[in-house]
Amino acid sequence: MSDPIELTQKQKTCVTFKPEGDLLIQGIPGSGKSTILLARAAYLKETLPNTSLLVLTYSRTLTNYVRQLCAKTISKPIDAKTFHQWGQEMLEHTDYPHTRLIMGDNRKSAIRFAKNIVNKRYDTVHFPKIKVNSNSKTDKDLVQFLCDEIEWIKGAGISSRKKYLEIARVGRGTDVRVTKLHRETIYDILEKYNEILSNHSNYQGIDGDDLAKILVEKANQIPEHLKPDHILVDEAQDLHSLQLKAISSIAKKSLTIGADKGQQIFRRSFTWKDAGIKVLGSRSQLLKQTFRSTREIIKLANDFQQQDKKYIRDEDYCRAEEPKINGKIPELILCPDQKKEDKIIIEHVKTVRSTYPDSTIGIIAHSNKKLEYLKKVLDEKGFPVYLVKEENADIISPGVKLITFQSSKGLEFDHVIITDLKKGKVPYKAPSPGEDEEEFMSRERKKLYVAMTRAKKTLLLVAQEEYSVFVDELNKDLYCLNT
Ligand SMILES: Nc1ncnc2c1ncn2[C@@H]1O[C@H](COP(=O)(O)OP(=O)(O)OP(=O)(O)O)[C@@H](O)[C@H]1O
Repeated sequence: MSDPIELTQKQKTCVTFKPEGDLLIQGIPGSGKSTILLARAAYLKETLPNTSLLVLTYSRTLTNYVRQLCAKTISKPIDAKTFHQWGQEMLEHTDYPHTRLIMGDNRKSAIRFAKNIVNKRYDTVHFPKIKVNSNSKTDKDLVQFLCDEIEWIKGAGISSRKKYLEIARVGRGTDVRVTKLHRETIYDILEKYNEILSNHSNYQGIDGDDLAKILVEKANQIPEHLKPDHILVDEAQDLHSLQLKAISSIAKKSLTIGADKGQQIFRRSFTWKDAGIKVLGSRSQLLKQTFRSTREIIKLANDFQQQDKKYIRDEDYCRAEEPKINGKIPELILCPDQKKEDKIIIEHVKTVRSTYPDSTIGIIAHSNKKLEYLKKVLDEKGFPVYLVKEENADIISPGVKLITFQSSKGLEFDHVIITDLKKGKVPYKAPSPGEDEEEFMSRERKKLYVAMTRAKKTLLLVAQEEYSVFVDELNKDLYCLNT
């Protein structure tokens, strides 16, 4: 186990806060939210010996990371799971007939199937007109739109046709015009899709978005001894409001939530109140001091965050205080092509590994495909590298770790290399049909902000022609440019 950290007074207050009801800990990147959650879990285990507790996160990578941090920093084993894994386990103890989760491509094909049935069999069908992205077929775009719309409907807890016909579609874009007649058809498809989930042999199961709703409805059937006394949720901004409600309805005594809306990179829009989280007065704590990154890294990240006008208008917006620890100014390298980018990455990894052999190097890229490519390039040079997405990948030991922007959230590395600052990669090509443009760009900026704030000591940004529009948004006075 590593030496314990000397927590600040404010952090200690969060750790020892009375374990009854809700506690919301919001804080900028590196302010110690995960550290506090684990210290609180250890504190509760120690002071309340017969208590049961559980740490929940949204992603498998983060759950894996939390488990490794537990083993490194605290003496008591703590149970950590993803929301979906835990929700499925809970559901098995209710009378709900299916627990197989239908997600990703399976879900998309079930929705396409529902759309085709409605289109063939219903007398009146009105599909909204979708602006077609280049290189993509209209049907593919329509299905993507329907998938997003159904996720939005379920995430917002809309459970009747009447409510859907009347509600303002907040957070959905205006590029797809959705009239009342379109909404009737979309709701027909939603009903057909739900029917398919309940009785079609290929798709029988539970939609990931319904899991939370059903957990809330069936919470009283879950045996008391299986309900944790205390639940602690890390990176809670990644969850839907209904998922938080479900967690809240199952935790017997307390719910502790760590979150930062500045790192909200999935499509979520809710207030804590919407999610049923009651946090007035001292039940809501805000941490503005970062312990992870150097002053130079935070200055660049803070300045870049200012470009996200949508987020800085948000009531939860919080600007990081500049840390006292100084370090190297971040570096930006412009590359004409992939070959040059490979060379830069290889040289940088070589230098860092020989100067700081015991450090972690995180290489962040847009897609898993790109990570596989980088792994091959670095493997050929004889550098041992690890893909963080792999089950049980060692995230915290020294070495070179490859990770996507999305999965890097919650993690940290001594040295970070950000790649894919290229048009069509970061930001991604275009919003999905029906997605709000400003919200899309806000999320894409947050992705880069999250990646930058993973770095503890040094940050290297690698841009490739045609450069990402974000390159121009980085303040030239706050990085050093190389070609
Ligand atoms: N009081 C402290 N003194 C020194 N180091 C600290 C303190 N609190 C946290 N740290 C360190 O700061 C780093 C960031 O902490 P942590 O990962 O808990 O932050 P976080 O708020 O969860 O970050 P993020 O939201 O970016 O994932 C860790 O290396 C942690 O050990």
